[in-house]
Amino acid sequence: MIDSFLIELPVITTAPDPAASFSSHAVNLVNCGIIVLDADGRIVLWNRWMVTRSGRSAARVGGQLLLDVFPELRGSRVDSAVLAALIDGISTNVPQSQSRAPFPLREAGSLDGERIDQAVSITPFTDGKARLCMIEIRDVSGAAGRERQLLEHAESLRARSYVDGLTGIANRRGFDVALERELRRAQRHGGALALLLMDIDSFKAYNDHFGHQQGDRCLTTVAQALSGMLKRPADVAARYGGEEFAAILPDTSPEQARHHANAIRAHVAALALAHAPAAIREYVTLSIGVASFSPGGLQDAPALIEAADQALYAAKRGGRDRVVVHGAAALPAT
Ligand SMILES: Nc1nc2c(ncn2[C@@H]2O[C@H](COP(=O)(O)OP(=O)(O)OP(=O)(O)O)[C@@H](O)[C@H]2O)c(=O)[nH]1
Repeated sequence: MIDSFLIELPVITTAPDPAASFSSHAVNLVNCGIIVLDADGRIVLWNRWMVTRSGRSAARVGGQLLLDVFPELRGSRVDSAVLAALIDGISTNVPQSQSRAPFPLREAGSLDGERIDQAVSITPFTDGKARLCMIEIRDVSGAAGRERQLLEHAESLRARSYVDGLTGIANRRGFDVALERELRRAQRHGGALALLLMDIDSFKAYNDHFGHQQGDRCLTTVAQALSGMLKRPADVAARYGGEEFAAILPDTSPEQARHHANAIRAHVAALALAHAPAAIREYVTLSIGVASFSPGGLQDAPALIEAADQALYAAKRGGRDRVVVHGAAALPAT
């Protein structure tokens, strides 16, 4: 073992010269952890930073194998980097992004708090014939915390940018992304997919009669009712724009889609939301157009949307409060 065993202040060193004493002070003052290992992986230097963050004194760890002091390091990236340094003389950086907190170190003075985030460098060096290796540990908790906050913020912005601010269901952007995703899945697996476009009947009359704010409340109630009718995890309810809604129903045949659409229409009617006198019914109703993906027919999003839109307009022309399936006869309201 190397005989110059430098530890936390007061520094113990075999070298009585002032230069060595200054170096020892500097090693203890530096704002990062410094551990020096001898060729066998035993600790020969453990600075004060390490003492305050690990709760272990230099006297306790001096001469011990690093892996006995920190058994959890066995097989870790730090362990391999130490071997690479001591055997092959290779330096390694282990950034926080690769191994967040390899050493069980906590903020100075808090021995049961969260581990600090660490960036670790391992550098081999020689002292005479002996090969040693220095491990430097930096506390990067501040930077890592800021990075996490930024990521969370970006994630919440991204999530919000797919949600309609008024109704809380997916917005048009969320709809576009979901439709492309589900279409690709249906194309890959040869599965079924149905698209429903829905429009509140005579909504201009509703707004004119009850006012815009009440109109907004009506939109939210209908959106929540629609969303509540879609039970499968992959189903998507979206506000397509204005008073128009959409539903994407993966793994749903045209016949099942017609059935679902009628159930949604009946459910919204059953809410019995009072409508304006100028509307066709005393309560709020929906017209719904349905179109289905098929490998030999409607294959992409624009074709599917256009077909559902045509069916929706057929439902409007047919008298409203009804479902029309693209390519099939209109069903009157029941
Ligand atoms: N309150 C409210 N109204 C909206 C919103 N977006 C669109 N609208 C209203 O929805 C109404 C849609 O009217 P039209 O497109 O003429 O259709 P309609 O009166 O529903 O008639 P049909 O669709 O033919 O049954 C317009 O008066 C829009 O102002 C919104 O976010 N809030």
